[in-house]
Amino acid sequence: MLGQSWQRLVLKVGSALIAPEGKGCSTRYLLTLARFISECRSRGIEVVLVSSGSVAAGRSAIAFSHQPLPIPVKQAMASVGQYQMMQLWQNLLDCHCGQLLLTHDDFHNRRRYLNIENTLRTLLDHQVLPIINENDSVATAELKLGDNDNLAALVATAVDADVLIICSDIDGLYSANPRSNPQARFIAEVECITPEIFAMAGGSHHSVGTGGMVTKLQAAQKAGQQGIDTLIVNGQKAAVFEALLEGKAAGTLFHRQQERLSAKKHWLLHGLKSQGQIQLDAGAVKALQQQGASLLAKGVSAVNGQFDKGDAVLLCDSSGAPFAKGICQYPASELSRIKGLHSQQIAATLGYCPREEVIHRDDLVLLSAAEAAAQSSK
Ligand SMILES: Nc1ncnc2c1ncn2[C@@H]1O[C@H](COP(=O)(O)OP(=O)(O)O)[C@@H](O)[C@H]1O
Ligand SMILES: N[C@@H](CCC(=O)OP(=O)(O)O)C(=O)O
Repeated sequence: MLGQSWQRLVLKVGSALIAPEGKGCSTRYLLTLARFISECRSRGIEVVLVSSGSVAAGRSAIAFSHQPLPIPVKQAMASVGQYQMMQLWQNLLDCHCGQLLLTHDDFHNRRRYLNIENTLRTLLDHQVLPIINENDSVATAELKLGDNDNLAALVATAVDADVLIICSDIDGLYSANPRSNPQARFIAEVECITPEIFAMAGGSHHSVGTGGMVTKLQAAQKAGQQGIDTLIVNGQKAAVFEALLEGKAAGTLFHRQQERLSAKKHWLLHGLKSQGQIQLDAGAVKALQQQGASLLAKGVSAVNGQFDKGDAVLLCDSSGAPFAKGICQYPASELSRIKGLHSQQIAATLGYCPREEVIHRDDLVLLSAAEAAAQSSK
C-alpha cells in the first residue's frame, strides 16, 4: 500500500495554504497540516517541511497596493512574513523547529551543498523539524531559485527522501488548467513525465503563487531522477491527509524513475544554471549522443553567452535545439577563438592548451526531450 515503506518525506506547502486570504498567516489549513506532520513523526517517519508564503504572510504588515509589487517591497514583506510564518508553525507543532533560508548559490556551490546535507541530517537526527524557504529578503534575481517546488525537489534529493508531497490548492494534475478549462480531466498517476505531460501544465492563478503546475512537474521530474516519488495533493482537504495516513491514494502520483542519475549528473542538471550555449556541427552531435564522446573544439560551430571556465552551458544541435548540458573547460572568449580548430592548433592560437576536451564526457549529461524543454524555459 502507498506510503507504508516511507521513512523520510519532504512536505512542500504553497502560499495559498499559508495565507489563503492574502492578508497574513492563517491557521485555516495549517492546523491539519501540522497534525499530519505530528502523526508522521510519531510513526517514526522523518519530515522536512518546505514552506512558501513569506511574501503572502508579510503583505498585511506593509501597505502597498500597486501591482506588480516592486522587488524591494516583496523582499520587505518576506522579511516580516518569514518570521510570522515560523512563529505560527512553531506554535502549531509540539517539536523544535529549525529554519534554513537558502538561495540558488547554496546548491550551486558543492561545499555549501554538502553543508546543507549535513545540517539537515543533524537536525533530523535530533528530532528537530527543518523548515525551509528561499531566502527571499536577500536573494537577487540571479541568485534566486525562483520557486519552492524546485527547491523542495532539491531538498528531497539532499535528504534522500522516499517521497515529495507537494500540497497545493488543487487536487493534482489535470489534462489542462481546470480553472480555465472545465473539460479538464484529473490524472491520478504519471509513469513518465513527457513533453505531452508538460504541455498540460499552466501557470498560477493567484498573485502569491509562483510557477503553477509547470514548476510542480519540473520538481517531480527532478525528484523522479533521484528515485523519489512525488505526490501533488490538495492541502485544503483534510480527507487527503487521512487517506495518506491510511496508506490510500490521494492526488496525482508521479512514479520515480527506475534508473537513477549519479549525484554529480543530477547536480549538473539541476543545481547549476547554464550560462550560455554552444552550437555543434552534426558530426559532434552524433559523437556525443551515440558514441559517448567528449566535446572537442573541432565540433563547435558557434558560441553564445558570457560564460567562464567551469560554468555550465547548454549544447545545441545545428537548429539551435538543446540536447545536452555540460561544464565547459574554456571561457566563452577563448572558445570563440578556437571553435572549429583541431586540438593541436589550440596552443598556437591561445598560447597554451589547458585541456584537449572542451567538455569532458564525465562533465556532460544528455537531456531527454522533456528535460530539454525544461532547461530551455529556465
Ligand atoms: N494542468 C493543470 N492541472 C492542475 N492545476 C493547474 C494546471 N495548470 C495550471 N494549474 C494551476 O496551478 C495552480 C497551483 O499552482 P500555484 O498557484 O503555484 O500554487 P502553490 O502556491 O500551491 O504553489 C492551480 O491552482 C491551477 O490554477
Ligand atoms: N519563497 C516565496 C514563495 C515562492 C513560491 O514558490 O511560492 P508557491 O508557488 O506558493 O510555492 C515565499 O515564501 O513567498
